[in-house]
Amino acid sequence: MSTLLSVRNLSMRFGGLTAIDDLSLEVPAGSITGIIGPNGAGKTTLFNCLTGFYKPTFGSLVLAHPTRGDLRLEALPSHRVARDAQVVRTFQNIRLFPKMTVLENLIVAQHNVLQRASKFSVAGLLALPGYRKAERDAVERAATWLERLQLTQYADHAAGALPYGIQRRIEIARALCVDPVLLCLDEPAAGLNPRESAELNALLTYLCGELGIAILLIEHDMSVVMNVSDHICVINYGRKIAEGTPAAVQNDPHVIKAYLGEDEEAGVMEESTS
Ligand SMILES: Nc1ncnc2c1ncn2[C@@H]1O[C@H](COP(=O)(O)OP(=O)(O)OP(=O)(O)O)[C@@H](O)[C@H]1O
Repeated sequence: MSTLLSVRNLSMRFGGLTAIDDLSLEVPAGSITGIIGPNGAGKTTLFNCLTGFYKPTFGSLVLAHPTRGDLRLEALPSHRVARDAQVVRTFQNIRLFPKMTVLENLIVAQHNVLQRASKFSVAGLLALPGYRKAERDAVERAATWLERLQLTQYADHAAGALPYGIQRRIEIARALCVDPVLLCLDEPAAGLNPRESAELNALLTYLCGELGIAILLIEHDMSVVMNVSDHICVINYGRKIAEGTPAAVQNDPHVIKAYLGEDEEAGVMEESTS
């Protein structure tokens, strides 16, 4: 499988603290790559570097974009990471606009396209034909993703009033409206009950398996990450300590030590995956 993203010798320092320490990893196209590690390991910092929220202290992030060639993500401002590189993310804490409807949340996500259609002029205010077409397309795209993610019934509901599991799904639908080449999900299972986690597994498998969208997944819920990931990279103190298939990493002594400390028996992580 070809490489979609190459993280090369990435470091991110905050004053005296090294959150990411010479990290290199590859994300294959058309697959789900899990990123796991104990609290404070540097997982979200990796996403922040990838999506332009942080400028790395050192290193590069190269995306092999299917039509635009190699893009250096660390050199792009965050709005261009989403718009040009089509690398989009969700956040650990849900960041929907709670008072807007679900449909409106998905339309707002397409503001880049709508802004371009307005030609940054009064074309939008005057509702000129080009802008009206872009608006119709945005609504259609939103409706398509709502249907695919079985959210159509919630389209006119205020997003903030919906159950947590539905809100997480809406966040993913919103990210999908940008047609991601790489979808970065930061703890999408946080706060979900076991049934909702199982539904999330099915959704991620569908997005990657059926639609071919590459996914980078930060997740503490082992029942999700071990079941859906093709490949897992484990980091601790900003360094990669193991990588491989789910079966390989959950039996890796470095991983068990990082999660459980020196004296614990191997195999405990397996229990949480059943
Ligand atoms: N903007 C920042 N300024 C200072 N320190 C930061 C900043 N962002 C992250 N850190 C520090 O970098 C380290 C890694 O944090 P990060 O949030 O990436 O960990 P994580 O693996 O995502 O943890 P968790 O699983 O708890 O979400 C932590 O020590 C954190 O306090």
